[in-house]
Amino acid sequence: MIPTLEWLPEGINFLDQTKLPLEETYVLATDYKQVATVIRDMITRGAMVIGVSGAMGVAIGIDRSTATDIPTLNAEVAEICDHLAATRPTAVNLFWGIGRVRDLYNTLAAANTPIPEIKKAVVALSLEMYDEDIANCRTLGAFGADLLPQEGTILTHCNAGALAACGYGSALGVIRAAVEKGHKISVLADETRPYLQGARLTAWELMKDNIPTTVLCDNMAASLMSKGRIQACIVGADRIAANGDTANKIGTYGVAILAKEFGIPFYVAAPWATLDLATATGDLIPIEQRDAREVTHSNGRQMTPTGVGIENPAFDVTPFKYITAIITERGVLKAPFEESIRAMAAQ
Ligand SMILES: CSC[C@@H](O)[C@@H](O)C(=O)COP(=O)(O)O
Repeated sequence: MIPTLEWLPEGINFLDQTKLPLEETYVLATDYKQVATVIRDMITRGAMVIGVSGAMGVAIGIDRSTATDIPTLNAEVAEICDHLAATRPTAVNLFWGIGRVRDLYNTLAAANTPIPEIKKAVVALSLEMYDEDIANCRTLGAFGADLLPQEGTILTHCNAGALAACGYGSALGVIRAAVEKGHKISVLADETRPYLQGARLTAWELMKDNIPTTVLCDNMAASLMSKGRIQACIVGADRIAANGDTANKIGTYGVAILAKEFGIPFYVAAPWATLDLATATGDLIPIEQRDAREVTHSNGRQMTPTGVGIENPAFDVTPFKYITAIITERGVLKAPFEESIRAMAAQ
């Protein structure tokens, strides 16, 4: 299990994903503002761990507060939640994580619970969410494993693994579960320009687990698919709209179109918390635009002429028609997605 984050008496310790794969170092966040910086600067990243980090961020904010009465603490909690929510807009898990701890706080505060008890309860909930994430990923992993071939090569894009979660992962959780069940699987990891989550992170964590892994540049998938070298694609998600449209790392959409062209199944694996039933379709999902420097520079070296225009949307939205199935811990969703999502939500 890879410890992406850990609640310690002195603060929350985050594995610094900006330093991987060459250095395994940690960054200690001792207050909620530092947690927000860790999320914004992608020291930790990936929808599921962002969700739990948001929850722990609210919890540490409340835990470290010096407020002695509920009205003062109420005002502080509103500020803490707003500050954490302003870090990254696309992964709905962030708002889910913040919202769960805030809701518990509101209930306890409304009941005039003594502040020390409120502090204990919110910290305990954020720690439970950490354990829940691992359990959910293991459950969805087991569902998804049965969809993967007994033998073959699976393409993944970005990092939807242990590093994007609390230690097991969604898309890579499915691959892990399949390997645990005896499937002979090797992985092709798209490098995932510009941030290189595939080349740096997916390759690092799968190699740690001895799962055979090959990195390819993002523009190589069509060629390999045309040669029959890829048997399935599996990715994670940052937000799934009520109709099944799925936001994930930029480049996912292209992989999905290619998979359809070559008749290769394209799976999305995500915990239920990634479903955003309040967002009807993918075109309503906010897409984070990141700093141009991520594109203009590589390893500190300028790659583009000074002054050239730059695009850097961090995510794209894959329309549901390209998705073979969405794998969650509640079960596997298939088309028609709008109906199957609604039915599963009602269970
Ligand atoms: C929980 S894994 C699913 C996604 O979060 C993952 O594929 C992804 O797009 C991560 O983006 P990132 O910008 O690295 O946070």
